[in-house]
Amino acid sequence: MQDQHLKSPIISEESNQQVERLVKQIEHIQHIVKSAFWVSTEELAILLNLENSFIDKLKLEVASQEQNYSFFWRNFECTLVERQFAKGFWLINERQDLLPKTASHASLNASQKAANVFTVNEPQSSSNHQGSVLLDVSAEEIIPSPYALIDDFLSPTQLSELLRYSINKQPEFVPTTNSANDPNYRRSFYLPYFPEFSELMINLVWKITPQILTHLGMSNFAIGQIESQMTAHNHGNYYKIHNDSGSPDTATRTLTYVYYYYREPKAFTGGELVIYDSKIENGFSVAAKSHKVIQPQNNTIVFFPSHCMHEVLPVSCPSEYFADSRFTINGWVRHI
Ligand SMILES: O=C(O)CCC(=O)C(=O)O
Ligand SMILES: [Fe+2]
Repeated sequence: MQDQHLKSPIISEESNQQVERLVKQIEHIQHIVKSAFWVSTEELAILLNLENSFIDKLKLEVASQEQNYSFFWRNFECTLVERQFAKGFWLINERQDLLPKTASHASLNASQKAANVFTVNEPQSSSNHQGSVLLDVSAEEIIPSPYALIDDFLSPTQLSELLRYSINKQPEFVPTTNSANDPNYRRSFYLPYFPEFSELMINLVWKITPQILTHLGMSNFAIGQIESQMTAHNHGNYYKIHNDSGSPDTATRTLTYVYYYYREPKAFTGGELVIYDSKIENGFSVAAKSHKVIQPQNNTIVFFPSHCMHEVLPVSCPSEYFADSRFTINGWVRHI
């Protein structure tokens, strides 16, 4: 009996350190969970100490454009919530199936707040439905899409020369295509090569971009390239809902611009640009019902973040004359 005493289990120094490391790692992860901060694939790999083969699998998921990808790591769920700047961003939550409902709800709200990076003072809201839509979805948080409008963008001489040039180039306009490869997704015509005016527009956009980014509440970035195309929308033309940065070759598009011009008196109706707000659904940023409607005003340019969902409503142009089209020079400011 005397000899009987409880021996403390032998824990090696190494296992002790291993557990300490794990506790530290959990603390770091919980900190990120609480802040609802999005982490990149590389940061996630460091945080969870992932193996190279698994990191490669995650990178493939990011490149695949498939929606709704998530995986579990112990008690945590990691969800791919955004693809920006050709990178994947992940949101870490505690596993909902292991938590009381209130806790998971709280972390979802926090994540929605973190996603609110593009919420800014808008120049004006022309949405007539926004109030009632917001009431409909009171449980969700809407992330407003910012935009910036500038009137009288070109001088009257530049505008009339541009209009004459565009009308003369009618034989070189070709039907547009789109990455969805659905012929019914987009109907319009475009002119890919118009050096006389693309250079002018790109220079103007280049100069004004820093101011626009400030106005939109977007972070400044190093400009890699500015693209431009000339488009014409005539009778029955439209462009259904899309964003401009959703595929690997467009992922670096950050700021979209659209400059509108047409022959006066205006011979078409419709062709409004609708920019949808966003909301987080199952951890993904998707189009909300609320939106702003931008009228394609002559000699006006609009800017908005390229990731925002938008569409061009059908144009009615009874004359069907090419010269009466809704013309644009539009394009994208890409980051490096
Ligand atoms: O013409 C417009 O108003 C927008 C065009 C557009 O969304 C695009 O070309 O990606
Ligand atoms: Fe677009």
